[in-house]
Amino acid sequence: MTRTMDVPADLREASAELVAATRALMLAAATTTADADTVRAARATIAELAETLGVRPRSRVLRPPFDGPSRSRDTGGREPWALFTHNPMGIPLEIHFGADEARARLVANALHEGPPDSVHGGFSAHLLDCMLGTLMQARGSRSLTASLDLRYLRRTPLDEPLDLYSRIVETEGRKTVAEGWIECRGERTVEARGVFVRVEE
Ligand SMILES: CCCCCCCCCCCC(=O)SCCNC(=O)CCNC(=O)[C@H](O)C(C)(C)COP(=O)(O)OP(=O)(O)OC[C@H]1O[C@@H](n2cnc3c(N)ncnc32)[C@H](O)[C@@H]1OP(=O)(O)O
Repeated sequence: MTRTMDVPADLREASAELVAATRALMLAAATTTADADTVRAARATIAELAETLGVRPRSRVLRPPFDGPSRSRDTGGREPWALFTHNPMGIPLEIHFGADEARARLVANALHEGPPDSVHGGFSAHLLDCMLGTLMQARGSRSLTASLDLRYLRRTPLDEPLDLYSRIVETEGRKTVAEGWIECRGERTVEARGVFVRVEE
């Protein structure tokens, strides 16, 4: 495992910018209306870049410090915690923490589509697991998701602001129950309830 703090700040910053540009590329590649020659030329350029960047790869992506979310929580919500800065597969979220709750805002795009014009249910689950799990982390708890129950109440639209929330319900021994939901225009579209179990390491 390579932690973000193990690499120089300049490389860390360059890596985050590259990952953001890669996400933009993913969307452009998936939605382009360019002609076939342009698309093939882009493919060749991308293959070349993958070869350049792929020399001596790390086995894992850069891992942010465990206490990042709790340091963000200590600012009382002023400084959000940015998720998946170094991993283009994750949906990037900027999470604002209160003591026992968290919120984030996101506009899902064409890459996240499941039903037409709507967010894929698996991506909603990903988002809510992140909202609940990172809240656990922000409270300093090394916990894993033991269960995550979801209720898909209505479709979650693409290209519109979505508000994501999570909060702690109760803790008993090693077990914490947390809940979260996604709202669009003030209406809940998905609800989640998760059980998190604290682990040693
Ligand atoms: C490295 C960290 C860094 C953490 C860094 C943070 C990383 C971000 C993580 C984001 C969230 C994820 O994606 S996590 C990834 C997805 N989740 C996983 O991979 C977890 C895989 N499952 C496991 O490793 C295990 O099953 C655990 C840790 C969840 C539980 O195993 P265990 O440690 O043996 O504990 P166990 O005795 O079974 O259970 C402890 C207590 O919890 C209760 N319990 C267990 N499961 C449930 C459940 N679904 N619903 C209700 N209660 C449950 C038990 O009854 C018991 O209660 P009692 O008898 O004490 O009353």
